[in-house]
Parts: sequence; C-alpha cells; structure tokens
Amino acid sequence: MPEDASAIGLSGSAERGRPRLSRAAPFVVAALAAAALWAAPLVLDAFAVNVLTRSMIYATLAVTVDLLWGFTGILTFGQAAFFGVGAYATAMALSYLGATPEWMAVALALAVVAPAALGLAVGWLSFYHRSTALYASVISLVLPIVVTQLIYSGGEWTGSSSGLVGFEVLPLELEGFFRLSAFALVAATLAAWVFVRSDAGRALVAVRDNDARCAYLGLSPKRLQIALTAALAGVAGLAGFIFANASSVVAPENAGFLFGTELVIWVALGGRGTLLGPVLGTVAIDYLAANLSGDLPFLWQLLLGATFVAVIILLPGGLAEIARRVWSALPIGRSAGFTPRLVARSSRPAADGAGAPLLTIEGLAKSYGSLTVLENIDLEVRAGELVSLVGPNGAGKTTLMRCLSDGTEPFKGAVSIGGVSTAGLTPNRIVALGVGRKFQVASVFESLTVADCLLLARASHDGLSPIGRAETIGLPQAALNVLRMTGLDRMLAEPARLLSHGQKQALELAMVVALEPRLILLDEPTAGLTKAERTTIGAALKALTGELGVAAVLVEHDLDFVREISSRIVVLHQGRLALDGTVEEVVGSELVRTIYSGAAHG
Ligand SMILES: Nc1ncnc2c1ncn2[C@@H]1O[C@H](COP(=O)(O)OP(=O)(O)OP(=O)(O)O)[C@@H](O)[C@H]1O
Repeated sequence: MPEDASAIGLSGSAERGRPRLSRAAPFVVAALAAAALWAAPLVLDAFAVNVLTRSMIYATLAVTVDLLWGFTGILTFGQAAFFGVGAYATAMALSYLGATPEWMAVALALAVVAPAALGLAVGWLSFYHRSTALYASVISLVLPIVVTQLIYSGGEWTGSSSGLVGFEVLPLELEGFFRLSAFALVAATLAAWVFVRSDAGRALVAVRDNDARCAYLGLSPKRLQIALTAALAGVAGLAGFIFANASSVVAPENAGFLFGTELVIWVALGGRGTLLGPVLGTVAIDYLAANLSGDLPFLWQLLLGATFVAVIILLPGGLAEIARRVWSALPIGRSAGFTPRLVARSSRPAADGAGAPLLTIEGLAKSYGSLTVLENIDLEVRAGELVSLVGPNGAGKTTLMRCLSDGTEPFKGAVSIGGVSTAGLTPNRIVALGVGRKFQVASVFESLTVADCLLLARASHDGLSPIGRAETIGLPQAALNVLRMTGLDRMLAEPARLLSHGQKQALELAMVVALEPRLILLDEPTAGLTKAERTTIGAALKALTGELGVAAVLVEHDLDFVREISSRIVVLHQGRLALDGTVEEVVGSELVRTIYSGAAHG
C-alpha cells in the first residue's frame, strides 16, 4: 500500500462524476437470476427441466473455458477431460463405496481434488518456462483422448465403453437437480465476474496480451497459468459431480475430445471473454440441440455449423456482441469503467552497499550456433552510474541486455546483481533482485488502460486483490514525474493500444521505474521519439541515477543524447568491449569515429 497516500492525488478519474455501475449490480442480477431459476421448474415441463439441468452444468463448464481462453488467451479443449474425471470419480465412489452422506462427501472431495491434481500436472507440463501457447493447446487436445482411453481400458471399474450406470445418487428430485445446477451456474458465473473485474483479473488479460512483460514486472505468468488451470479443473470436476448425480450415468463421451471441442464452439458462439455470452450460448445451443436433434439429426449439425461460420464472420465478438451494442446504446451502459487514482509513495533509496559494484559481468560470451555474438565481456556498474552501451547495429547490445535480465539464457561467464549470481534465474526472479528492463520496442499491455498497466507494474510489491479494485496506485515520485512530463497522468483511462509510439515508450519507462529497481536496463528508450520527448526521458533518467542512486545501463545510438546524460560510455564492437571510459574519452576517440563512420573492420 502507498506509504504516503495523501501526498498528491493525481486524478486519473477523468470519468469522475459520470455514472458508474453500482458494485452491488452483479449481486442483484445474480440474486434475481437465482430466484427466477428456482421458480422455473414450477412452469417448465419435465423434459425442459431435464434438458436444462444438463445445459446449465455444461454452461458452468463453459465459464471455465471462457476464463482460460477468453480472458487468459489459453485455447483449451481439456476442460471436458477434467469434467469427465470428476464425473467418473463420483460415479466410481458411489458405485463401489456407497451413497451414505459420508461417502457422498468423499465422492465430492474426490471429484474436485482428482481433476485439480491432474490440472496441476497438466498446467505444469503446458506452461513450463519457454513453452508456447500452441504447446498448451496441443496438450489440452491430447488430454481428453488420453483420459477417454484410460476409461476404455478401465474394464469393469470404469464400465469401459458402456460407462457406469445405476449408481445411487443424491436424494433429490428432478427439480432439486435443476435447482442445484442453477445454483452452481449462478455461483460460478458470479465468482468469475467478480474475479475478472478485480485487480487480479487484470493480470489474466496482461498474461494474454504480453506474458514476457509480466515476467519482466516480477510476476510469474507461468505460475498464474498453472494455478488457473488447476483451480478451473477443480471447478470442472465439481460440474462433473453434479452431472453424475443428476443423470446417474457417466460415459466415455463425457470426457471426450468432441465434447471439449463443442465447449470451445459454444464459447465462441456466445462471445469469448464476456462470461454471460458463453453461458447463454451454451444453454441455448444445448437446449435447441436436445429439441431438434431428434427430428433433424443431420440437418441440426449442418445448421449449427453454418451458424458457427456466420457468427465468426459477421459477429467476431459472438452473440454477446449484439447484447453489448444494445447495452452501450443505453444511458447506464455508457457509464465509465473504474480508474484508480495515482498517489505518491516515498521510495526506498536505491543505493546500497556504496562502492561495491551493483552489476558485475565476468567473461560473458554468447553464441547462436556458429555465430559468436559476444566474447569475453567484463564490466562493472555501480549505484548511481549511468553507463551507456554504444556500438553499430548487430554489435550484440540487445543480446547483452537479454543475458543480464534472463539467467536461463544460455551463455558462458558470470553475471551477478548485488553479489547474487543470476545463473538459472528466470526474468521475474531477476526482477526480484532489483532489476528493471525496458525493451527496444515498447512493451506494454495493449488491452489494458494506462492505469491498469501501472497497477500491474506495482503488483510484485503491492499484490493484486482477487475480489476488488484498489482505489489508488502508489507510485514512486520518479515514475509520477515521467507520467507528468509526458502528459500520461491525464490519460489514465486510455487503453494503451491507443497511445502514440512516444507515449508507449514513456508508459513502459514509468512501469519499469514503478518497480523501484536498483538497476535499470534500457534498450533504446528514445528510439522514434521527438526531440522534446527525448529531453523529457533524458531528464527522468538523470534524476533516477543522480538523485535516487539507481544504476542504469542504456543502449543508445544517439550520441548527442548519450553525451548529455551518461556518466560512462562503453563501446561494443563485433561482440567485444572495445572501449570503456568517460564521456570525453569515448566520444572524442578515433575508434568511435571510425565505428560510426562504418570504417572499422575486424
Ligand atoms: N535469436 C537469435 N538467433 C540468432 N542470431 C541472433 C539472435 N538474436 C540476435 N542474433 C544475432 O546476434 C547479433 C547481435 O544482435 P543484437 O540484436 O544483439 O545486436 P544489437 O547491437 O542490439 O543491434 P541493434 O543496434 O540493431 O539493435 C546479430 O548478428 C543478430 O543477427
């Protein structure tokens, strides 16, 4: 939390005074939906009650798919497998142990814990360091196939291809199961709604947008993805528990690849990333399928396929797009989103262990196959120093920055920050050592607002609430200065994708400074900026190093800029440190002149 929350109140709430959707609204809507669903069996016939019970269980699953795919960008076909594991755990426990209240509790626990444990393993396999989103999707494709094969191979334990049937279930009537399914759906949707609108919900979108930037803000996207996979596998298992009880039959198709794909289609048709879209889409399609598939068994599939193609082409946002357009046309729908205020927080001094080098590089060498990019680099940077790294294109400057900020990058030699070796440390763990990195191409979260990008930048210090939104974001004065100098403090509600190139560069710099790093690595922070913007960034960097004692390594081509702000200049040429000296020594040297005139060889 900000230590000095009252110091200044840079207001980002440009929308202050405009109507804001009441925080109680989702709870009121959920209560109304629950009441309506409670009463629904009184007017629906038995067929509708039966089918809608199943549809609502599937819709609960669709919510989990939407959280993974719509919000976090993980396209998954695997939720069916977790659902199947939950359903089978329930059916097997009830078949072989009995349905007394104690065994029912055991069945419920197994139905949640078994898929969650499997989800943990699958999440770990899918999101290990350096895995890609495609890899995770392929694993999620394979998972239902593996689970289905295990069911087939289970003999009489799993009922093989016939499944399990006739086991004792919860003592509820048709209406009771309808209400239980409705309660689970409303509760899951409400919990998901609260979560995605919370501060922690911003992290899901941040991972989807730019997981590398998350890691370089000290967050662990992999841990978040694994935790989410495990938690939502548990929810899918819970849906499986209700399904097994409500239908008193489980079959291999309940865990199958086809069902996993159907879930993805329902979410896409409903509108991924909207929660309500997938819920309504799933209920509508499953209910229609139950009504039409008997009379039109083949035509129904064709109709569904044609609708899917039409929606993808005409309504990329799914059916929820229509609701969104209607909603935003209403006065209440135009209410602005919430934007936290910026406040100053007193920073801890960055300079510690004065005199000892903060960054030490010894004998660093790096090759890509037969191409040697860096050779025998030795360098020390102390607190308060601003060391500029110059050299022609391809000299290896960005590669060196990568080696400094990612200990899992394969290279020879040693790098230590404040005396701690970075060998084997992932970027987020190097951030925890006090290192902030700004990339050559501005790396921000395009779908988030300026305020939310800054909120994420503070997450490793201040945490993120999973249920609400912080009223304020406490930033160190240096970060506030960057925002104020570039006018970003008046654009907090603006989505980052709408910012100009220079504003994105400044936002990324403010995010990195918000980490309160001891060492800041900056790769061409002024590339493509106007003269005025360059001056602003230069002043901010000088204040950071000169006043706060932050150490900085700056990669830069603009020698005038370098001359103005550096305390030392290091020249990298063909992968070697060619020169290391004061500004006067280096700028006046013959070597620099020849390198920059392109005359140096060998
Ligand atoms: N992932 C990679 N695989 C293979 N070669 C690479 C890779 N990354 C960089 N290189 C090569 O390493 C050399 C150094 O690249 P690097 O980007 O570090 O140079 P630089 O000094 O930062 O250049 P610039 O000023 O243009 O950004 C170049 O020859 C480049 O082609």
